[in-house]
Amino acid sequence: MIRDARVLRAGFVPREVEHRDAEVNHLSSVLEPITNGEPADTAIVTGPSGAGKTCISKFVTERLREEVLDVQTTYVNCWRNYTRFRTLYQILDDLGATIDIHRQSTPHDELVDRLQQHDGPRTVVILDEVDQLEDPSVIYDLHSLPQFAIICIANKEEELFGRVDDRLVSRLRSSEHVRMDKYHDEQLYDILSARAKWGLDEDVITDDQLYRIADAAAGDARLAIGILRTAASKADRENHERITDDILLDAAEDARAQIKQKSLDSLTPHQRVVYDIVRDHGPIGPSEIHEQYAEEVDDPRTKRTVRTYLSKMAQYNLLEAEGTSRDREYSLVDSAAASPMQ
Ligand SMILES: Nc1ncnc2c1ncn2[C@@H]1O[C@H](COP(=O)(O)OP(=O)(O)OP(=O)(O)O)[C@@H](O)[C@H]1O
Repeated sequence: MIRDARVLRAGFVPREVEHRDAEVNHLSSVLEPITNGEPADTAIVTGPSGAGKTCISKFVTERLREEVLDVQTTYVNCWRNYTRFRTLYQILDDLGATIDIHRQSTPHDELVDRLQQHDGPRTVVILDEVDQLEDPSVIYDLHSLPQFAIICIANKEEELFGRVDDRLVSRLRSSEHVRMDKYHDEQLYDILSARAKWGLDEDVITDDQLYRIADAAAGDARLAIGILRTAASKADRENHERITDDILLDAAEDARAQIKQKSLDSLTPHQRVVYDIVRDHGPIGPSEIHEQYAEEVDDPRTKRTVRTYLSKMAQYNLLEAEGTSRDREYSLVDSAAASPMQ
């Protein structure tokens, strides 16, 4: 049943991407100067979860590496590496320059110095989930080093700009901006169909079933591929020759639950405190959330930062917001209300 499980995994970058030619070309043109050994502008890539931001960024940098010998690329998930130290360390580690750096005692400036002294090939740094950095000055650190080109990935531009200081905002505003929207059902169908072709044996799933997955995923390619993967692995486990409609019905719910658990596991300790407050007391407004949060943690972040936590959790379908910005309240997402598989 499963021909190649890799193509059904969430982080897989396909040889061909579907329906994002304009975005691929735009991002490639921003990085183009690198092919001549010149510095490239910073690129900002935004869009909702599952719009293909990470996939397109990795696809473009991979292609660049195929075309040019003297280019290196590195990828940092800033949600996982949310401090300035961890992000800088991760980049240096990828460049093989972390020998003798002590995690406890090495100052930031020394890490930046190391990056500055890096005399390897020009390097494209993908900063994914960049709006999750506790201290966004790391963008500034990199921005000032011409041998590094940066791709900043975030859900929303405002969230990124709202947290960085004025000098960086003005630089980022003049950066190239690649915007991505949710996929339409037809586009999701094409993405799914390509994955099914490479990942599954023939006739394991029908076109009609693929359309139903696309419909249930509501524009989110991560969820769509997650449903396909969950359904295929269950059918395989249970020794079916094809994916049955019954399996498909359960797969949507299971895939949503898996993605939700992954997002919950990604929360930083402070974000988790905020999530638990909403879980226990929602619907609840941001001011009240901040009050309770400030009582529960030792070094509370600002109200603005907590608002970005709430917005991020809403983007990832962990929380939902109701009301206008003045009377907004947050509560947990009611999973049962998500668009069901028909
Ligand atoms: N245009 C596309 N063609 C083929 N596969 C795609 C395309 N867009 C997205 N995908 C696939 O969909 C999945 C989700 O995409 P991706 O991780 O890039 O989304 P994202 O916008 O970065 O989401 P998030 O903000 O949640 O990280 C990945 O498996 C990716 O390979």
